Amino acid sequence: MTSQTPNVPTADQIRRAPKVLLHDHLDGGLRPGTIIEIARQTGYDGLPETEPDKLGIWFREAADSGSLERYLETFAHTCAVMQTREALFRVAAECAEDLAEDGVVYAEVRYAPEQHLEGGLTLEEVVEAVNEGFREGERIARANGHRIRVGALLTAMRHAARALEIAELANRYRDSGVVGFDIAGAEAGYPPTRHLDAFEYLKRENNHFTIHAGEAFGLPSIWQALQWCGADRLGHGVRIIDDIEVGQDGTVRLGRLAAYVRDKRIPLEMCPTSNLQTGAAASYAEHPIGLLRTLHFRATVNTDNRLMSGTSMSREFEHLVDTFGYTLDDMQWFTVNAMKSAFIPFDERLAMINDVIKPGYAELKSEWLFRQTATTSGSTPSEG
Ligand SMILES: O=c1[nH]cnc2c1ncn2[C@H]1C[C@H](O)[C@@H](CO)O1
Ligand SMILES: [Zn+2]
Repeated sequence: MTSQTPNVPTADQIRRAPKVLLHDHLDGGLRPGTIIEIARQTGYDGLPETEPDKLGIWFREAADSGSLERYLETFAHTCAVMQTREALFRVAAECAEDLAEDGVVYAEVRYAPEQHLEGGLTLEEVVEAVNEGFREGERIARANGHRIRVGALLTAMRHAARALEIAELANRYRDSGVVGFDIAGAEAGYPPTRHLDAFEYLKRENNHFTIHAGEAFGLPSIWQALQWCGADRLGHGVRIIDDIEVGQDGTVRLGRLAAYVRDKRIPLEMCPTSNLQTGAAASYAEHPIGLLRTLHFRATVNTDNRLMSGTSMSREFEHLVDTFGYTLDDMQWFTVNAMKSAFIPFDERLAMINDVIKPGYAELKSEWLFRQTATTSGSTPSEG
């Protein structure tokens, strides 16, 4: 008898499993080597390290501060090298390639166009350079045997005052590579209701948006994002746990807001490693995703910032498999949840689930049946 539980994925299976990513920042996922090369080409001399391995470590350590505000300071360096058409194109293409290499089949990648204007580009030029980069990355991935589709989410920074303008931009490009809108940046002191005009505009246009909420600030932020602003999804949303009581005997009581989030199937874009770095969760074992999965919230697994967190979709799942003993069925559940919650049309989501995700997991789940047992050459079969 083999002893391994067939359904517990190996690291290699996790990487090969089809994955769906809804929350990934373009300016949080650059290759360290690319940052160094573009800095050299463009004359940016503010980098803290000039050797790729050391720079990667610097980002991870600097982001490991326990505070969202300090975590966000590290983006000054990535944004500094994303100010030309060529740089944006390259970073976007490499993003799509890296995700595809990691087994991601569908991704929504976000960035704030207003942070890429220092080299004289217009908002439209920024969006077009990134879109073209994603298309190039998809093409390269295909040539390397990987299929991926990438959509852009345009982010407005919550401390700034350009949300309506960015929402209009997202609406203008909705049939050209942009699938929705987001707001990000420091949460405490910048409630989403500051940008109500942008959200109301998008609702009038029947467009989609997500809001970073319930990461560094608690339930009021989630409540505002849903009930005042009308968010389709929550970026992080981990603090919804504050509205869930688990009794000593294991009985669970959901408060009104948590019940609403679960009943309405509001997608939670959870990013475990990022949450450990910003102090939103103490450890993987204590991360709310464990309980939320058990309670059947619409939880999804995401990277947030692959560079700052030294992570990938596969690594996030590896941590969850190690911590909670998740199986391929759990991975499929998170992946289908994510695909159901994407901002592309319903028929395309359904086709991705039925024609790509489910067959991919079925294939992986059957592998144990065909595992080769070691044969010793020269041995004779025992008679019996
Ligand atoms: O986890 C996050 N919370 C809030 N803001 C974030 C997070 N990760 C990245 N950002 C910010 C920094 C980036 O410059 C901006 C756009 O991608 O979004
Ligand atoms: Zn984020």
